[in-house]
Amino acid sequence: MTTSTPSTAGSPADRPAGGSAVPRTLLLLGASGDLAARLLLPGLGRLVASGALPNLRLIGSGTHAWDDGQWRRRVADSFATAGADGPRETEVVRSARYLPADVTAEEDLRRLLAACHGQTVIFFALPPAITARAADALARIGLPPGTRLMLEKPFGTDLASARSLNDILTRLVPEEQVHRIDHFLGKSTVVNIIGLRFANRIFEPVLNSEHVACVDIVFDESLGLEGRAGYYDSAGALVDMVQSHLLQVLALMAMDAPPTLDARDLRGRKAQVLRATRLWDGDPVRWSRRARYTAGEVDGRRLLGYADEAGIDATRGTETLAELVLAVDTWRWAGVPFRLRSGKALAGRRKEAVITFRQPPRVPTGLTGYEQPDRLRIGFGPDRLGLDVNINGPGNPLELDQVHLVADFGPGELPPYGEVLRGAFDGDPTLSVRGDTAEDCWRIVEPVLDAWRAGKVPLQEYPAGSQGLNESLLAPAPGGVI
Ligand SMILES: NC(=O)C1=CN([C@@H]2O[C@H](COP(=O)(O)OP(=O)(O)OC[C@H]3O[C@@H](n4cnc5c(N)ncnc54)[C@H](OP(=O)(O)O)[C@@H]3O)[C@@H](O)[C@H]2O)C=CC1
Ligand SMILES: O=C1O[C@H](COP(=O)(O)O)[C@@H](O)[C@H](O)[C@H]1O
Repeated sequence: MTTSTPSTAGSPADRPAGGSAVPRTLLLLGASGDLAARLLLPGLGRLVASGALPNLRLIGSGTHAWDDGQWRRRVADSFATAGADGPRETEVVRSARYLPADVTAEEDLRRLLAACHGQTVIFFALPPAITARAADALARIGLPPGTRLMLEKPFGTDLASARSLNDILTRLVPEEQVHRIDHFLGKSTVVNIIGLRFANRIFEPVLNSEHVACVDIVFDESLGLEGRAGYYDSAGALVDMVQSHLLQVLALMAMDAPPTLDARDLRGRKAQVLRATRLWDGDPVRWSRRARYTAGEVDGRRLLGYADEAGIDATRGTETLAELVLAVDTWRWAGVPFRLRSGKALAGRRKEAVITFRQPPRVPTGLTGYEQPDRLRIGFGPDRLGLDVNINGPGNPLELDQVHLVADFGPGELPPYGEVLRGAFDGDPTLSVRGDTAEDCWRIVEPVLDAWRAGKVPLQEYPAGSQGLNESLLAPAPGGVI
């Protein structure tokens, strides 16, 4: 996202008198993981291709006993998936190094830090419990001044651990050097929602409890576990997707207009709305659901049942689909349910936020056929605006029909990880999650996690490749509002 903060990465001010750019290092912890290969390195490749990171040294680290050659091939392959194979990217691949390390061990961390030069950014692409232990070890040995930290979601493993991680980080570097990453904030969705809501007078006046019946934020994926047992089995869909990404989308959908798009204003607005968010009726048993997939076929691929995947401890009862209903206790949204749902191994790839409007106060007698409420849809892939609206039908004008108006949003300049990496190298935290907000997101979901752990909400099942659970928690909606 381009913010009002000017970019300095690769700018003339960044170059010493001789003309060559200052050295910078990206130290990638968790280099052998799924995130690194599938999303992070392709995003980095595109950022490098844009010319924003001259003189970059990429150091990968993980417990795998790879050598530099294996790492370079991994980087080149990932860059290639994003079409990043020009001379700048080739130079980064050529100079890339791989250092095997246990990032929870002080000695290993010292060795990694000694290999970094210039402006250093450390990316923790690790399971959250390992990130906490690595941060703790770093706090004991200290960091070179100016080091910036990028920490993946989930931030901690619960509210208490998020607080303690924030405390450790405070001892490590100033808050403005901490980038809590939620790559959904690097999607063009952020600017799309802000532009749609605040750059015209059409929608914003009706986005409140007087006109809106409910809001759905849904992110259904066809992907299954994809070999990520080590991380996913201790996270599950609620922590992996809802506690982080979908709450960020909720904040953007429900916040008041920020005066500017700079970090202080935007993050302040989001923080305000999340502070006012809580579970509907405070009742996790009624307003949450969980399920996991059994064997099936998705997009022609045969998937094992989640519980039978390698590395999964079926007795943990980890869910691959989570759904819950939240209330946003503000003047604007009081009484409007926000339903959040995300699931894996599903047939339908529904990825959208949908605002469902109340019925008109009265449809004039003589007009017939009002069946569906009006809806505003914001798609997150494809990035698309949709408006389902009741108007006179094409035949008999007294018979109503719902038309579906669609407009495509522009694609972002960079993929999400390119955007969030740019933010960290620029020292611009606009797209990162503030420390207090990270804690609030845990506070919101914790009653649900507690109820699930106590076995108060049954773990249901759905076949991979199906639509998931039938119906929705909002059918009928709380208070019968739809
Ligand atoms: N995958 C995705 O689509 C996304 C993931 N994320 C986040 O990224 C993080 C990592 O997820 P993901 O990549 O999927 O998980 P993986 O399980 O695929 O990878 C975890 C990585 O952590 C490394 N690791 C674990 N323990 C240590 C240790 N003690 N010392 C050094 N390295 C260690 C592993 O190295 P080794 O294998 O060598 O042991 C591996 O490279 C999670 O927080 C997740 O939420 C965020 C957005 C998207
Ligand atoms: O953070 C995560 O996000 C991905 C989905 O993000 P996308 O940008 O690839 O659509 C999800 O698959 C993964 O489980 C989760 O950790």
